[in-house]
Parts: sequence; structure tokens; C-alpha cells
Amino acid sequence: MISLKNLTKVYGHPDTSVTVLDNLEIDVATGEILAIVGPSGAGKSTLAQCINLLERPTSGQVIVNGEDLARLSERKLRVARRRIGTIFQSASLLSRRTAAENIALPLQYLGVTPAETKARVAELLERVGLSHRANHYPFELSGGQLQRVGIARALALRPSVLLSDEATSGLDPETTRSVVSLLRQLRDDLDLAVVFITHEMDTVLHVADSAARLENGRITEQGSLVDLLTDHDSALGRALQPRLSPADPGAGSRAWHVTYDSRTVPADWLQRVSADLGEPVALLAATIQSIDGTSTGNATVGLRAPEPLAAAAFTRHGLRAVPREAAAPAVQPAPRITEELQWA
Ligand SMILES: Nc1ncnc2c1ncn2[C@@H]1O[C@H](COP(=O)(O)OP(=O)(O)OP(=O)(O)O)[C@@H](O)[C@H]1O
Repeated sequence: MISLKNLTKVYGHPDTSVTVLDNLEIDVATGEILAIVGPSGAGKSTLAQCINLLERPTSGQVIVNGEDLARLSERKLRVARRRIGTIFQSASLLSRRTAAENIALPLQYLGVTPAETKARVAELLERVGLSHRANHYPFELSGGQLQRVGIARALALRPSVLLSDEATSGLDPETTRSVVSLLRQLRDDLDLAVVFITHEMDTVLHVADSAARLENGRITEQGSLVDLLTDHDSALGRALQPRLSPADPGAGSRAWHVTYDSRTVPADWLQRVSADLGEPVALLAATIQSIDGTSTGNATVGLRAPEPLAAAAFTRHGLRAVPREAAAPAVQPAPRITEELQWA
């Protein structure tokens, strides 16, 4: 488990100081993957550096397994830092060393015996599915394979926290999915708390259990993905939703934006609402996400019933619904067009 308490980072001198991180409160439980998202300049890199203590926070705590690492002396910090493994965007491997030798580095620095190192490296290579590439050099590996070596190296010292700093940025979608599914597998097998920092909203849906939005150095929103995706008022939830292009509801009908999750709403909700109101409900657009066994739905439907009757029927069936003109724009900008659009 990792907890950030009142974490603040200020750069510069008192007269020219910039507060880059402002009193952050973040908890990531063992077995949880928290995605931290935010636009360029929000403070994501600074947060990553404060989490793995490459930068000392100006104030506040970084508590890993009950100990505040931010207060440790340099000597103690060197040891404590092993509890946090970091994977970076570019994997940052040494080009003149093989995959196995790169993974062995942290163990060698620590003085682990060659026999133990060999066994541990073999185990790690197997975990990341690269036993057959042990003796390949970085230039002989694909982007996904490089990142897998980076992950194995980050796990070499058996950390309890894994910090991923834009680790999938720049990978193609298929490779991103395979790296993300490896991270989820490792989280399960090794009971890791994972902090996944990214600017890629579509990756968050595949990797995370929960998400936090960092903006101007502050956490403006955080919650479980299921809660965020079904909350009409959540800007982060909206930014996480896949793009929808609803059809026109037709003359005399009103379009409603509806969200729900399968914990409280049965899959045949459309028929139920239709039977309740005694009129057909037209499905104009819909998307369903499955997150840890819970499905969250986001749909636009059209119906003729007067607003109070329709609203009451949706509520009776456990759906959260708002007339489309009152909802956030149903057509979301496609992820990855530009960050400015994503956060508009
Ligand atoms: N050493 C520093 N001294 C002063 N200001 C800094 C320093 N490092 C970062 N900043 C400022 O802190 C803010 C946050 O920067 P940071 O790199 O953490 O953002 P980011 O969210 O990672 O951005 P990006 O996604 O573009 O990498 C920026 O305004 C940046 O100019």
C-alpha cells in the first residue's frame, strides 16, 4: 500500500516559487491499480519523481507499508526505495547489455550472488514471457518486449509498489494491451499496489481499478472507474467514456443520456423501461465497459413520454438519466486527438 499525505512540491526560491503539487492526498491499496491522468503540465512527472523519491517533496508524506519515506536520510532512503519499482516510457535499458543483464543490474548493485541473480533473472524473464529473449540486446527487441524487460527489472528487488510513468505512451494499441494485461497479471500474482501515470485516457479503461485527475498540481477528482463512468457530473468519467455518435431521436421524441452499472441494473433494462412506460424506447447509441466483472453502460435513448414520467421510470429501474441537452456533450472527442480536446 502507498499513501501520499498532504504531498506538496514547490520549485524555485521564495520570491519566484511555483507550487507544482499542492497538498495531494492519494491512497493506493495493495492489489489496486490507480491511474493518474491529467493534461500536459499538470504535474504528473513531478508526482512520479516524488513517489519514487528521486525528488524530495517540499512537505507531506510518502508512506509505503506504514513508513514515511519522505523523512528518511539518504542512506536509509537508498534501502527503502527498493520497495518502489519504476517503469518508464522508454524502458531505459542499457544498450550494451542483454535483456538478462539489464534485469540483473539492480541485483548486482545490491551484491546478490551470481547464482542467486541468475535464478532470479530467469524467474523474472519467465514472468514477463521473455525467457526466449534472455540473450538479446535492446536493439533486437520490439517496443513491447523492451517494456517487458523494463517491468522485469523494476520487479527485481521485489517491490510492493509499482510506479508506471507513461510506460505505454508511444506503444501501438495492441502492444499497449499486452503490456497492460501483463501489469494486471503481475498485480494479482505479486500483490502490488500500482500507480499508473498516463495521459492516454483509453488505456485507463483497460488497466485501472480507479482513477484520479491531476490538474494544476491538484487532484480534482478521484474514484473507482465504475463510479466515475456512471456519474453524469464527473468530467473525468466523461473523458473516460468512448466516443458516441447518437442517432437523431426523431420528431416528437426526446433524447436521454443514461448510465448504469450491472450491480443494480439488469441487462434487459431497455425492455423493462419500455414496458413500464408503455411505449418503445429507441436505442440511439450505447457502449458497455466491463470492469472487474461489473458492466457499466452509457447509452442515449429516445422516447416520447413527458419528462417527469420518463425520469421517474428511469429512476424506478435504477438508471441515472438526464435529458440529453442537460447532459455533457454526448459526442466525446476521440482520445489521442490532442490533449486539449480531451480535456475541453
Ligand atoms: N525543476 C523544475 N523547476 C521549476 N518548475 C518545474 C520544474 N519541473 C517541472 N516544473 C513545472 O511544473 C509543472 C508540472 O510539470 P510536470 O513535468 O510535472 O508536468 P506533466 O504533467 O508531467 O507534463 P507532461 O505531460 O507535459 O510531461 C510545469 O509547469 C513545469 O514547468
